Amino acid sequence: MTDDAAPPALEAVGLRKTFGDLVAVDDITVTLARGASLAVVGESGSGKTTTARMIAGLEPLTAGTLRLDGRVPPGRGAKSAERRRFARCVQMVFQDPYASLDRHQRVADSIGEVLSLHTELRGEALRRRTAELLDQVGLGARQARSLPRSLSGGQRQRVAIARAVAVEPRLLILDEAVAALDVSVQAQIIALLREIRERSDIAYLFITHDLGIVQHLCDDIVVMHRGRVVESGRTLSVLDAPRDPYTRALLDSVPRRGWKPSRRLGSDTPSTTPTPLLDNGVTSCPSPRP
Ligand SMILES: Nc1ncnc2c1ncn2[C@@H]1O[C@H](COP(=O)(O)OP(=O)(O)OP(=O)(O)O)[C@@H](O)[C@H]1O
Repeated sequence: MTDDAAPPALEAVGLRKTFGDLVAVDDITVTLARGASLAVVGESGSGKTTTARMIAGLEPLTAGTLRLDGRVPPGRGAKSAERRRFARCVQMVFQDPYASLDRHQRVADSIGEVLSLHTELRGEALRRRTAELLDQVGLGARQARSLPRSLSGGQRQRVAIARAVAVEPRLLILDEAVAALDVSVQAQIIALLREIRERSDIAYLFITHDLGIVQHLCDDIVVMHRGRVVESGRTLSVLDAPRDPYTRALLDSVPRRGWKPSRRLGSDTPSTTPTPLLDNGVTSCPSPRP
């Protein structure tokens, strides 16, 4: 369910990040409507994670502006209540959930902690909501009592997703969130993410180097190369008929039936940078189709 009058989940304009002389991200402009889903793809070092970290407030911007749910993120000197409010807008799930979960905290306590930080729920209501969230991600009472070390990689990622979804964010950033999982577990997590999207209006920013999985989750796609967007559009159109040579090379490197690794991506891969989808240079993700 989306509200057309509502502000976009994300408006990022001219994002730039430099590390010394290195330009890691250069002039990225992205708009994501509520409930939209955008894949950000590109080879290692193309600037995907840096872009995601800037949007999540984990990395200061060198230049550019950000709005999440219509609001400018709080600055460095902001009060903790203001920072918490912002944290409710955007949540991030990483490749290695083990690193982001407290290994001494049982799963239910880990979800309960997030709920008590960001909501008014306490006592029995908090326990009920915790069980509900775990149930939504396919985990039961046994896993609720477990420590992260006794869960599988897929189960740990489910806990990380439950923690992120617990605060009902406007934007969920998934940074290589299924990259470390077996193919069958990847498929289960992607199915879970689709389910969550269908019953909420959380927008997804799905960061991946794997072009083989984006069509299962994302309506739109941007392709990054050396910190810039080189191509963007509806996922199926871009995958079907890529216009940029770099996107074509990236697609050629995806293993599929009959695939031969005849082309390797290299720094000499040509690119017509940038080729935005819209005339105004904005990569815009509309609301999902009803
Ligand atoms: N904290 C940092 N200090 C210096 N350079 C950095 C820092 N973080 C990222 N970089 C550099 O910025 C560039 C973009 O890195 P980034 O991690 O955003 O790429 P990526 O596309 O996410 O790659 P990967 O898929 O390997 O994570 C790289 O050249 C990287 O070495």
